[in-house]
Amino acid sequence: MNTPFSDHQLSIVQTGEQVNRWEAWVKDGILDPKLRKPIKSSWERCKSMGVAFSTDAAPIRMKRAEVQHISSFYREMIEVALPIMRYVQREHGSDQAVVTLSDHTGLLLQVTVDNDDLLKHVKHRHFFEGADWSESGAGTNAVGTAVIEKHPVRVIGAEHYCAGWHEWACLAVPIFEPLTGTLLGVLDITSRRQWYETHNLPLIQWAANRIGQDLHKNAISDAFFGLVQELDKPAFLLNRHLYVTWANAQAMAAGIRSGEQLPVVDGPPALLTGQDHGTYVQEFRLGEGDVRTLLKVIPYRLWGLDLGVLCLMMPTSGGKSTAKSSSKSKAMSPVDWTTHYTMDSIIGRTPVILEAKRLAHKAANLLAPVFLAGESGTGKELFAHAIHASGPRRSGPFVTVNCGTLQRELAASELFGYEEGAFTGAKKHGQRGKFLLADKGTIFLDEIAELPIDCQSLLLRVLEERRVVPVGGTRPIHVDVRVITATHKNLDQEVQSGRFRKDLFYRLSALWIRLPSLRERSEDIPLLVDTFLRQFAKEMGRTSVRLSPEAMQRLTEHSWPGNIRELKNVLQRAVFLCDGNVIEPRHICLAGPFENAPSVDTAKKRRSIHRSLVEQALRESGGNVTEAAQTLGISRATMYRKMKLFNLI
Ligand SMILES: Nc1ncnc2c1ncn2[C@@H]1O[C@H](COP(=O)(O)OP(=O)(O)OP(=O)(O)O)[C@@H](O)[C@H]1O
Repeated sequence: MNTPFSDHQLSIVQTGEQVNRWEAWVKDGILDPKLRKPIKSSWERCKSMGVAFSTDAAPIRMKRAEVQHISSFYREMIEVALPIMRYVQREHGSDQAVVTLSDHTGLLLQVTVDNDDLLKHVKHRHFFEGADWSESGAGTNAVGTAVIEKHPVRVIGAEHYCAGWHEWACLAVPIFEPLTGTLLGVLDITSRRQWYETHNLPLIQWAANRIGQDLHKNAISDAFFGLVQELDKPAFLLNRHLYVTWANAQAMAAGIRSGEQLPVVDGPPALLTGQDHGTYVQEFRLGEGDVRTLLKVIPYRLWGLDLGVLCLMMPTSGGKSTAKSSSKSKAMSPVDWTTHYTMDSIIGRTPVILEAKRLAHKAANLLAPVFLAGESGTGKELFAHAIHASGPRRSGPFVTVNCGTLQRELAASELFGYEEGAFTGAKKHGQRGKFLLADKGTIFLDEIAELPIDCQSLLLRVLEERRVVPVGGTRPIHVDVRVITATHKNLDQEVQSGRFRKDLFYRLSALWIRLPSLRERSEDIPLLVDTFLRQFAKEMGRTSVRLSPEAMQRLTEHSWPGNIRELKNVLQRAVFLCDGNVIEPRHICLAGPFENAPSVDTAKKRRSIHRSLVEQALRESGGNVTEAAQTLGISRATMYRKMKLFNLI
């Protein structure tokens, strides 16, 4: 098999030989020909960068808190990666490994570790968020070297350039954006040198791919999908090599094929030369003949990286349009203007949720804007529906807008509408914006922190004057709308950093309600479980399903970063997996539906490697537990736990 390590003799872990090679390099500058190629090249690079051999702690590039707040890319990446990292940790089956995520430069963004002993040791080496594990910061190491090599890298013991990491072994796999192959970050597993055999390349490779794909999926759906649905046009995404990587139903009906290269008729299309927003005439071959069409091009630019272009096919005036007319988009359907939930839909008996409910009841009868703050999945949208449904406007429309999916250029026209001819591609008679659609009812502006800054001043004016002026128009139109906003972000901080207008913040947050996380109200878990289980059992045609006490314990011990949404998903899957009436811990998948996960066989194999390592250490120490624990670099208590686990005592 052609693995990235095919040139690597695993017996290289013979430390003596490794150390000799390292010393020859350090003292005499001699590169042993037996050194693996990536290590050799990396040592040469480190030398030219002047990295010190004696380094024993990586430089700190950023404070821990800064890392999580620095950019939305990091936040999104961490949110996507964290459950996958936890899954890797569990599948790895030992508490002797640290799993890390770093960005495309080797800056550590997230570290997961289950063992306090180990945590203490890695912290000592600055193996924590904000530390710089690039080659220039920490010499040859799997993270930094994978950033350069752009393929999986394993570094064991004295293959590390700096003496400080000679006790350690690490395996890192790059995370790529799947459309363009752009390097987004690196996933790594690190443990003491003795445990290197437990590092499972297929598992880490699967996890890194999964992170890349999930990031891509989120980006597509968040940045484009909502917009494209609402525009009701054929739309497709092209990578830099003209391959169609995604197409909506209208585009497919017009002959665009996902996965195929766009058959351009006349030379390189303007859309690849012009990376800016714009509308270009483009000719390409679709079905029976050549088609000339207007393409509106929006760069696919995420996290500061240029990844490709989104193309919207516009009807040409007078000429043949390739766009097939389709029914009104789902978002415009009146069905979506009604509320789906009431106050009774809000489940919970703990004081924190009862207080939030009490405030929501009070706010329902007032006209002032309501601001809902809370982590993702805590029920902000549910509360918004319930506030509308309990107030005097309940028979009026309820219109939801996710500000995170608004395209900056189109945000104002989406919210406030536009007049005929306001911009190229505008509908003949203009369009009413969401505010006018919500007249006499409620508008729910979700993810308000994402509202483009230039739209914030327009919104402030609408709130103050209760009138909207559509884009391209001059005549103000009176609107009578109740505004509810929500965000999972710290809006205070957004104001301080200048991303959100202070005056708008004050205007929106007169009646603010904080929704508690599920962690703060874990006593509600049994009640929520009971309700959701009944719901899912009914949906899946089952009589009754309940949780075993052990399964319930797993749920109450979990920290629920995804809050109630996560709990619902976990229970839905548990009902699906469980064939009988009792859900056991094995039916509870807290890491999510990672169906491509490595098989049980792999887990068994790793367990047997662990067992043999423990046995070997005990044999070599003549049964001396303290000595065996030292050899493995673990504490005596951990050693006893492992001996018990493997029936060795
Ligand atoms: N108190 C609750 N009782 C019953 N169901 C709830 C409760 N809170 C949330 N849910 C359910 O959890 C899921 C997530 O809720 P919702 O979409 O309202 O969260 P959110 O805070 O708006 O999330 P996000 O910030 O990610 O948009 C929904 O299915 C909702 O019905």
